Amino acid sequence: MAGNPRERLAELLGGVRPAGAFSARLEAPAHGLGLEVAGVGPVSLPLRAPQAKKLIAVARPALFGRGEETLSDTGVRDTWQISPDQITLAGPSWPALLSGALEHFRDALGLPVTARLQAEPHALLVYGKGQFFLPHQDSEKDDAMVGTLVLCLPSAHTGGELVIEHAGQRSTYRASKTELTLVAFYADCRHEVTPVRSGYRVALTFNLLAEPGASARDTGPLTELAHCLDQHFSTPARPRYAMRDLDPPNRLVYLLDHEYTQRGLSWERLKGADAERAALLRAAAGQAGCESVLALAEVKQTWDAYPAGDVPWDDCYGYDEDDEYEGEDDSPATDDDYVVQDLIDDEVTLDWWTGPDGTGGEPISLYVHDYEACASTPSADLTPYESQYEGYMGNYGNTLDRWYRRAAVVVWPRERAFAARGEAGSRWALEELQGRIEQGDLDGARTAAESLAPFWKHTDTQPELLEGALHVAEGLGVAETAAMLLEPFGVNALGPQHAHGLAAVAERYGTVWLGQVIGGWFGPRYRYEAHRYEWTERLPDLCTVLRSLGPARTAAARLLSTGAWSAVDEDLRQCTTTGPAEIRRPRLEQLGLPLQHLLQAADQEQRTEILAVLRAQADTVLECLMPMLRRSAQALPTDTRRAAGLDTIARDCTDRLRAIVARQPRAADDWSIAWTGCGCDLCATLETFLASRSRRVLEWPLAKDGRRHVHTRIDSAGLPVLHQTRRQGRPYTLVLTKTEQLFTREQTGRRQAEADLTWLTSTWNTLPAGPR
Ligand SMILES: O=C(O)CCC(=O)C(=O)O
Ligand SMILES: [Fe+2]
Repeated sequence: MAGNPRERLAELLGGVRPAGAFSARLEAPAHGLGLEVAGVGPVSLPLRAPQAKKLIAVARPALFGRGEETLSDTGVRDTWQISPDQITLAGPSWPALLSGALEHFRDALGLPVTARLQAEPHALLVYGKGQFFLPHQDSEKDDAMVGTLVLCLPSAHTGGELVIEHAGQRSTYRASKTELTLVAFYADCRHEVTPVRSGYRVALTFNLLAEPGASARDTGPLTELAHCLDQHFSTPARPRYAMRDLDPPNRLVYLLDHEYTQRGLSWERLKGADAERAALLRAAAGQAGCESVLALAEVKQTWDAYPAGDVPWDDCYGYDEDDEYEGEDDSPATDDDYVVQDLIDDEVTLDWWTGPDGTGGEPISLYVHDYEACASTPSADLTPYESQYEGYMGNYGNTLDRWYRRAAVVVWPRERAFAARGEAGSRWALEELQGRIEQGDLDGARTAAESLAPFWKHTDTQPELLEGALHVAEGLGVAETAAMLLEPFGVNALGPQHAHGLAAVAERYGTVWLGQVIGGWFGPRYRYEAHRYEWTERLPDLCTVLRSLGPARTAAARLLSTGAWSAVDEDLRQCTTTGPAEIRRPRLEQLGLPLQHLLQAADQEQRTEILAVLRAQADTVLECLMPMLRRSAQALPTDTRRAAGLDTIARDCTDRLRAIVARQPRAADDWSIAWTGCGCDLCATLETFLASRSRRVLEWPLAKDGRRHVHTRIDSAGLPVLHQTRRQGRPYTLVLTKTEQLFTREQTGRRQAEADLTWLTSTWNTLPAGPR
């Protein structure tokens, strides 16, 4: 038997039988029940109007529970109620009828055969013409309560249908006029009684209990499962490789066996064994005071493996003759071609889950810890949708990675629902906070928001949530919590639609606070972002709207454009000084677009500053500026170009190009190369050789480390120097030879400069250089 509650739960669910329904119906003969009501006497069935009236005479208007309160509101519920102490259920065949019915419902609802259900009388309800009960969910008055049983007495009426809903599915039950009609349903189902149009509807209601206090063998898995959940959520978590325990987990993720699409994922469309396992876990969750949703999981397992036919560690003994036959079979490798040994790593992530009511869904991003996950079927018994073998180049030696898609039931204690959802970067969490703020429950919203603090900054937030997050941050009114809420977002998420949100938080918490938030968005994470400049396309519009909103917002625009500029500036400095042209050119060309967006977004003062920095850069900056000018000449109207300072850049480039064209061409016998090294002795020798007008070749006896240093220096500067090692003598000799490229590069550069100049003067109509 499994050791921890999580594994025990998976084991229990693994043994379950085929699926049950969420509600079920049964008819029984009217003479099966002998009913007596205090003040009325024996009730004869089928029931007739005079007796219904007598029942009403001893009844009182029914109440209903809302939270802690019990209310009377005929807008919600309009029916007469007789309490259980006024009722006697008797008759010779009643006990057998009831126990037979309970067995029937146990099976029909998919409860285990070992479960023993009990029906505890709750009320006798009489619905006259026009009376009804709006959709609601019964409060679970008892820990053992799993559902409700309704017994309708035979009585002629129209309307008064019992409609039961579960995960988007509904069943409608009409009572028989002549027989007893019994309907049972799970406690988490919403249900209603539609208005009675004629006659009387009389129903006895019972709480359905899975017998409390009985051992697991007697009650079947439901109580045992609920017990496992209780334990799971109250026992400190123990990660697989950790030394120390953590707080009890906030969730349990039970992996199902099948794959589903986002749209196909719903409680009532689960396949095969998934259906009953999920229903059972859901019922147990309800019993344990937990909520459950369905999710889509991606599982990645890494196995220690070696190719079939290989003896592991074969390579220690060198190659044997068989190796010659390798590669002759060129059919693609399949999973069967490997011998799988130990499981090294098992990662589960969730990327979608259904709404709290079981319908709809939302994208999420949640890493599931090993101490939160379990399954009745190990992933290894399923078919991976992809596998990949990696030889000993991989992280762990020879490994086989396998990927699986599985659905999952995710369970969390009701009182921790907010954090459990929030950790997945759920829109729902933000909406919940917004809802509390709007209802005036500011304290509740603050407490809930603060409960996100331990993990929120690590959540993988969807950019679409930023607007809502800004809204909530503003509403909370606590600077620190508001900053925490905005932290996981980044500038990449920003667009003009955020101007008002940014303006509102700037107004509420001040510019210094906003500076810190935006500073964080430009932090180390931003530096390694793959498409870090895409968002700058939206920056000009965002800044325009911000500035139109007032001075505090102008500061916000400033913060954004300053952050963007410092990133672009850093990249420009690095790229313009990169030696090898084939690396430098494409990078500089790519920086042109963000630079243009930035110039469009900047205010006058900042633009002047940027132009000055560009002017001070090496001539290689032309490789960024010329493509930018060429593109913007096509893409932007004249006014926009002028306003963004592109005319000035065009003029600056003209100056630069003229200077290049005017330079004396290199003399045919001038082999000098200007270069400075790192200051070490080797670099000093190299520098002297490079600077010499006449020397083309240097033969340099040099040990390995020294050679390596010189190779690297020459390559990283992209110098027109051939560097080869002559492997003779000790140490070997490094032979450096200046190449013709020294001349051809200059010629190409000059021709390019001439062409650029011609284009600029014809297209941009640039004025001759003069005072600016
Ligand atoms: O009248 C019925 O059939 C159901 C009544 C009910 O839903 C309740 O008492 O909670
Ligand atoms: Fe109810």
